[in-house]
Amino acid sequence: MTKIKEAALESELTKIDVTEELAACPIDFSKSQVANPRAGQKQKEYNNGLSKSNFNERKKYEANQEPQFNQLFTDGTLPVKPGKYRLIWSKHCPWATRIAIAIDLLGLNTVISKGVVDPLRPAGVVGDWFFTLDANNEDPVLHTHALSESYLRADPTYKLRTTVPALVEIETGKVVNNNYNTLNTELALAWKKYQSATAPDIYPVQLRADIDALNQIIYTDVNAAVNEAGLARSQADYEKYYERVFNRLDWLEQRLSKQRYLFGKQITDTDIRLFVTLVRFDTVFYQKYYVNKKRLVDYPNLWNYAKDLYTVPAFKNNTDFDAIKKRFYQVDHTPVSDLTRIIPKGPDLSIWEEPNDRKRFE
Ligand SMILES: N[C@@H](CCC(=O)N[C@@H](CS)C(=O)NCC(=O)O)C(=O)O
Repeated sequence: MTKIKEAALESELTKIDVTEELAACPIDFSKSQVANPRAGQKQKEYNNGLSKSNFNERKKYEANQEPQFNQLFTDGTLPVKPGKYRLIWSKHCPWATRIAIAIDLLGLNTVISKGVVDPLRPAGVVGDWFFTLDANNEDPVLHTHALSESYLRADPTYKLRTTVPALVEIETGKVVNNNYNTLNTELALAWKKYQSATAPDIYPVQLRADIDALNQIIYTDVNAAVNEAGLARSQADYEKYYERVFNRLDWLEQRLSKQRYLFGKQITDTDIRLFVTLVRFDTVFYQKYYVNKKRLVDYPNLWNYAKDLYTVPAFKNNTDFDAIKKRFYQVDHTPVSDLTRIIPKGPDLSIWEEPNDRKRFE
């Protein structure tokens, strides 16, 4: 594109009213300090910066944040009690989807409920999530409108972003744990008594050290690396993460040529962690983050493995391609793909229904 055309397109884009994130939202969030605890001048500056594609600022704000709430079941701090907790998650978010999948896979959905925030939020609001998919814009169990209400109940001085996943104690409405990295093992270990008879052991004792090690590798080279590629500000940085992702996918392709799941015949937490990135790969990361050396469907073993997992209701029912597309194409703009807000028609998602060949390892 010529410089003049680029400039014209850029100026056209600044005219687009991007407030359409929640077109019909009846709540006036701008006046609600609870709904938007960080409202104010700084927030406005941040959003103005965003509309001018100020991605350095954005990256600084959205940099991976250490989870602030880490109460555990395994050390006895949190009581393991049916009906006491609610997982708040967003269907677009790979980190949150991990926990939603684990709850269903372990059959804990009868004892831990789930509430979903809208993947879109009003313009002018960052760092919070809202229950605008629910009747009266209110979570039917917590009776809150914004996730920040639960963060502020847990810590009235809380000033960071509110993030999903967040496990909330229903009675007090307080977030007790928002650690996407440890919640699954907490559910696997401390909630055994309430798991279904057919629940897999996703963190078996003899594999724990290996699972921890592979989880770390998958985090660094896959889960986080796709984001790093999409948010890179320099060609060299982008290429570094691009290479890292595909080197690791090549390695995983080999591993999955010999066994059905990452650790053999049984699904573990590591499969959940890999799946949440793979299921977004061709739809989002390949196209939107330019992690596009190969598509997932170009890896015979990884592709069949992902489809195999997708046949399991816990994986399929917690995959919402519409929510994923909405968030990533309408809101989460990246340096590599910030010129258009069009949602692509492809890739063809019906292929997820096609048979897979993994039964040969049974
Ligand atoms: N780094 C997060 C991991 C979870 C996360 O990044 N969640 C995203 C959604 S995918 C989020 O809630 N971001 C808050 C925001 O975008 O304002 C954490 O500290 O727990």
